[in-house]
Amino acid sequence: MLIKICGLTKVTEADYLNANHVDFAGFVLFFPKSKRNITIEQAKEIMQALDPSIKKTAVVVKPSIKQIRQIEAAGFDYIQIHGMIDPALFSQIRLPVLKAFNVKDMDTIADYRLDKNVAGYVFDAHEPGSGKSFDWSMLSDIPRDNKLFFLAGGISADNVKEAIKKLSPDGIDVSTGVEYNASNKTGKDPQKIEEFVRIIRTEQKTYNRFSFYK
Ligand SMILES: O=C(O)c1ccccc1NCC(=O)[C@H](O)[C@H](O)COP(=O)(O)O
Repeated sequence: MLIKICGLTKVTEADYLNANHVDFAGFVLFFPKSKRNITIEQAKEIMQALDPSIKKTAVVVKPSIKQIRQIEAAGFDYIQIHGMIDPALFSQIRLPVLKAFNVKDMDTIADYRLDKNVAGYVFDAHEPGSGKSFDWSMLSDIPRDNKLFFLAGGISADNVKEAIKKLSPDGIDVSTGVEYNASNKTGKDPQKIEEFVRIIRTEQKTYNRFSFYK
C-alpha cells in the first residue's frame, strides 16, 4: 500500500515523512485559496530535506503551461492535476501525471485511461483538502486498470482501515487527517502521521498473511 501525505508546508514535516518511510509527498502550488499553498522555492527547500525515495508531487488546479514548465524545472517526480485541463495542454506535460477527480468529474476518467503519461488516479472529495469524505460506493463501478488508484478525501486514523477493506486502493492520500487540530499549532502532526502509517502497515500485514491462505 502506497502512502501519500499531501499539503506539506514546513521543512520539519519532511522529517516526519522520512521517519515513517512514506511513499509520496504532495505540495500545493499556485492555489492561494488553500491554507497549504506554498511557493516553488518553499517546496524546493522541503524537498531537499526529504529522503530521495519519497516521490515529490506538485499538486495543482487547472495549471497554465507556464506553471507546468516551472514545476518540471523544479525537480518534482509527479504532477497531480485537479480540474479540467485542455487536452492540447495536457499532452505537453513532461512529468508523470496523477489525475485527480473531485466527485463531479469522476466520469471523465475515460479520457485518461489510454494516456501513457497518466501514472494514476486520485479519487478525492468535492473540495480537495477539506478533510471531508465522499460516497465511496461511487468507486465500486469504476473498472481498475494498470494505473495507480489512490483514495483521498477525509481519510484519517478513524476510517483508513475501513477504506482499505472496502476499496483495496493502491494508495491512500491524506492531508487534514494527519494535521493538528489545536488552535495554537498548524501543519502536520508527527504523532498522527505515525499512527496513520502504523494502522496502514498493520492492515497490510494482516491482508498479506490472509492472502497466503486464500
Ligand atoms: O490540500 C489542499 O488544500 C488542496 C487544494 C487544492 C487542490 C488540492 C489540494 N489537496 C490535494 C490532496 O491531495 C489532498 O491530500 C486531498 O484532497 C485529501 O485532502 P484531505 O481530505 O484533507 O485529507
